[in-house]
Amino acid sequence: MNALSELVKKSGIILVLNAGSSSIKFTLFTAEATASQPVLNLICDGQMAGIGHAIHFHAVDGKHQTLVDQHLADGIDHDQALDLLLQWISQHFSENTIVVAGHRVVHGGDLYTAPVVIDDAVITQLRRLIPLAPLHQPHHIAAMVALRKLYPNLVQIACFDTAFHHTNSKLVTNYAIPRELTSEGVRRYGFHGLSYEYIASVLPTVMDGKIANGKVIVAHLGAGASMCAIEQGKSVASTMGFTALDGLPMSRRCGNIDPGVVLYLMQAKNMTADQISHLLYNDCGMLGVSGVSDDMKTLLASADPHAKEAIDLFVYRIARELGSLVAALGGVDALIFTAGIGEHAAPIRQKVAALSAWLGIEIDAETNLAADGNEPACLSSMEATVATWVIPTNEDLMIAQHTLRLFLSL
Ligand SMILES: Nc1ncnc2c1ncn2[C@@H]1O[C@H](COP(=O)(O)OP(=O)(O)O)[C@@H](O)[C@H]1O
Ligand SMILES: CC(=O)OP(=O)(O)O
Ligand SMILES: [Mg+2]
Repeated sequence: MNALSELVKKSGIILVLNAGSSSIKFTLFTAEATASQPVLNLICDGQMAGIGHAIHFHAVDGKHQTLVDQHLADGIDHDQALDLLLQWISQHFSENTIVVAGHRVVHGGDLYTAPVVIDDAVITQLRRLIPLAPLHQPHHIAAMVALRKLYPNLVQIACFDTAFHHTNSKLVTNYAIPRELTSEGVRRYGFHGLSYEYIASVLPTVMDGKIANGKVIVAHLGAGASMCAIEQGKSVASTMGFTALDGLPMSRRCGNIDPGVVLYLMQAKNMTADQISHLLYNDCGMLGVSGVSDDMKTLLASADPHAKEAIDLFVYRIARELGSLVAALGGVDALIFTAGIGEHAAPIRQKVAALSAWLGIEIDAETNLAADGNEPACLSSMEATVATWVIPTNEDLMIAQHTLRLFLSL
């Protein structure tokens, strides 16, 4: 019996984990064998949010019916949260067995340009990258280690945010620094690659093939935010660099900043590396500028002028980066909005379009307001020369597909 039929027979679960600084997002899929290729069925989608404070454990099934909606006791840490989650999965899905786990891993460095099976050597390499992704990498590794403790024989697979950008040319990834630093890996990598890869994979199914294969710019606007220039389905350039601090200002991250600011913080303010890291990753972005919130929905509803200033800065930087990515592509056929803000915040899409009218971008105000981000929608007006769309992303499905493909090839 081959691996797929065994997986189907056992009603095997593919567990997808996206462990972040304050949440563990998870999805469960089963696989169905068809004549052409295996089909993945989502059976559960949930998260443990608010880790470190009061955890909210929420999950729905494939038909969006609530399976659990529970506030857990204070003080539960990441490992305990994962233990509770796995216990819940084994109780709730007692007919199924977890046969493989796929992890989102933010930084793959120079080593990983495709998904890999996680072993001791991989974990050692991923640990080396912790300073380059302090908000994400420690939690990914903690989840891998905890899962191994519970299921020593479970195959675990790492899928990287950086991998999709390995098609970027040297011209794009190089910084103007001494060659020795470049050769030790100090270069632009780019992130949110699983999201961009998913969007690239669905483009031909939602829009005209010529546009889908043309020059496309995707704005992934979530708590972390970046933009990517894609041509013929491949990443050409993106706004993030060596780390996920670069590019757009984010919910709590500063985005692009003059390195002279970091020197100033060290030399004039006597701040340590840890203090600066904390400042740039946690106290900047929308939260730092607004002093109100890191959450775009809250900022849009706020009457505080500093909230408006933060939103204006976010939109202005998106429009500036859009111009830069158009230059990288030598033109633009389509602009796609995705992730939490891109999918749901119509006013942000409208403001970005208004600043980008010079490119031939124009969206229909009513269509934009009506688009709820739950399915792809074309927003451009009749006069627009660039197609503007909102397309919901699905990083977890991408991880499940990679995980299943690699698992079946073992
Ligand atoms: N209806 C909405 N209007 C405005 N912003 C929204 C809306 N829904 C979600 N968001 C924003 O999306 C952001 C979270 O995006 P998401 O992609 O879920 O983040 P993460 O990177 O944690 O996955 C938050 O700033 C949130 O306020
Ligand atoms: C890479 C990154 O910024 O990820 P997230 O949006 O999940 O914070
Ligand atoms: Mg995200």
